[in-house]
Amino acid sequence: MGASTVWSPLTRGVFTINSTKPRLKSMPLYFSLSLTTSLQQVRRAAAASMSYDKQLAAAKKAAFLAARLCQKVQKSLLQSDVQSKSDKSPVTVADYGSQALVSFILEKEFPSMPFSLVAEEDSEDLRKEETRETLVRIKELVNDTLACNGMNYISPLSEEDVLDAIDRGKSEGGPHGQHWVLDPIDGTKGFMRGDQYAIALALLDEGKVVLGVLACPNLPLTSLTSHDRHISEDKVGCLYSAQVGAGTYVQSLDGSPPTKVHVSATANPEEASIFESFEGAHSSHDLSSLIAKKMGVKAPPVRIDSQAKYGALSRGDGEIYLRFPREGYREKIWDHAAGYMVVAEAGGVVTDAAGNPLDFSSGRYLDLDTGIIVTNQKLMPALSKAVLESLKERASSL
Ligand SMILES: Nc1ncnc2c1ncn2[C@@H]1O[C@H](COP(=O)(O)O)[C@@H](O)[C@H]1OP(=O)(O)O
Ligand SMILES: [Mg+2]
Ligand SMILES: [Mg+2]
Ligand SMILES: [Mg+2]
Repeated sequence: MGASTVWSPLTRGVFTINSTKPRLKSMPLYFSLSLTTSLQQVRRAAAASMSYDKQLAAAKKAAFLAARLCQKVQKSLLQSDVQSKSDKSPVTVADYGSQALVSFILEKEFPSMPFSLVAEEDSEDLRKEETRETLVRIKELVNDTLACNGMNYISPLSEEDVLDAIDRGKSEGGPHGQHWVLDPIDGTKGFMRGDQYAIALALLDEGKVVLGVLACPNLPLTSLTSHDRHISEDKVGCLYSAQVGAGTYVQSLDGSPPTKVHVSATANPEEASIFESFEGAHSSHDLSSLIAKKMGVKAPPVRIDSQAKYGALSRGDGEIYLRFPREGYREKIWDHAAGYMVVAEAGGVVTDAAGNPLDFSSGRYLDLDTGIIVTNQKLMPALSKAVLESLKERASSL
C-alpha cells in the first residue's frame, strides 16, 4: 500500500497518510501500530460526526445540471447518438456529457481539495478520429447546459477539457480519503427506451457512503403504486438527496422545496410489492417470483430501470427490491452507492443475499454474495429467509 492523500474534516486541510511510512528506529512496533489504529479511529469518528452539507449542495447542483443535459438528449434521441462500446453496451452522448459535467462541476466547487472520482465511463472511444463529431456534440451540450442554467460565468469547455473531465473518473476509490462515485446515466437501456433512468452520485469517506443524490428525470412525483393519481399524474422529475445521519429528502427537479421521505412501514408481506429490473438479463425474474411466492407477496412485480427503484422504495412506493444478476456478473459501486444511501437514510435496509452489508471500500467493484436485497426493517427477516430458501431450491434444481 502506498500513500493516500486525505482531506481532513478536522483541519479542513489536506494531509497525507502513508501506510508504508518508516517507523522511527526507536519506536516500538506496538506503539507504531496503535498510532495507526488510533489515526484510523479518529478519521472514522470524524467522518461519522461531520456535516457534508457543502458536498451535498454541490452534488445536488451537479446532478441537477446532468439531468437537464440528459433530458435534452432524450428528447431528441437520434440513432447517431448511440455508439457501440467494446462491451456492446449502448453509450450515448448523454452518458459522456453527464459524466463530463458532473466531474467538471465537482472539481470546480472544491478547488483546494484533492479530487477523486470513481465513474463508469472513460474517454478512450471518444479520442478516436471517427468519433470527433460526437465529441463536438458533447462539448456543445455541456456548454449549452452550463449557459442555460445560469452558469455562463464559467468559460466554455474545450474538447480537451471535456475529455479530461471524463477521465477524472478513473479513480480506484478505496478505504481511505474521500471519493465521489458516479453513474452518469444509470439504466442506459431505460434511457434509450424513453423510460426510467437516474444520475447517481455518492460520496465515500473512509470507505463509507456518506451522501447520495439520485436525479430521476422521468420518475413521477406521486407514488408509482398510488391508486389516487390524478392532479399531478403527468408531473415527473425527482431529485433525491441523503446525508449520513440526516435523513432522505425528495424534491421536484423543477425546484419544489425538499420533503423528508421514509420507507413503507408495512410488516405484512401480503400487502407488499416488489421492484425488480425491467431487463430480465439484469436480474432473474424467475428467482424474484419464487421469493415472492414464498413470502406470500400478492401484487405483481413492478419493473423499472435503474436506481430509480431505490428512490421509489425510499418514499414507500413499494417495499422490496430484488436484484439477482447472472452468475459471474460483478456489481460496480456506482450502481448502488447513491441508491443505498437514499434507502438507508429513509429507514430501509440494503444487504447482499447472505445478509451482509454492502462494502463500498474495496475499489470499483462490489464483492458480494449472489445478489442484493432491499426492504424495510420489519420485512427483512421474512425476506432473508425466503431468499435463502429460494437460492437453495434453485441450486438443487440445476
Ligand atoms: N448484464 C447485466 N447484468 C446486470 N446489470 C447490468 C448488466 N448490464 C448492465 N447492467 C447495469 O445494471 C443497471 C441497470 O439495471 P436495471 O435498470 O435493470 O436496474 C445499470 O447500472 C446497468 O448499467 P448502466 O449504468 O450502463 O445502465
Ligand atoms: Mg453502462
Ligand atoms: Mg449503472
Ligand atoms: Mg451508466
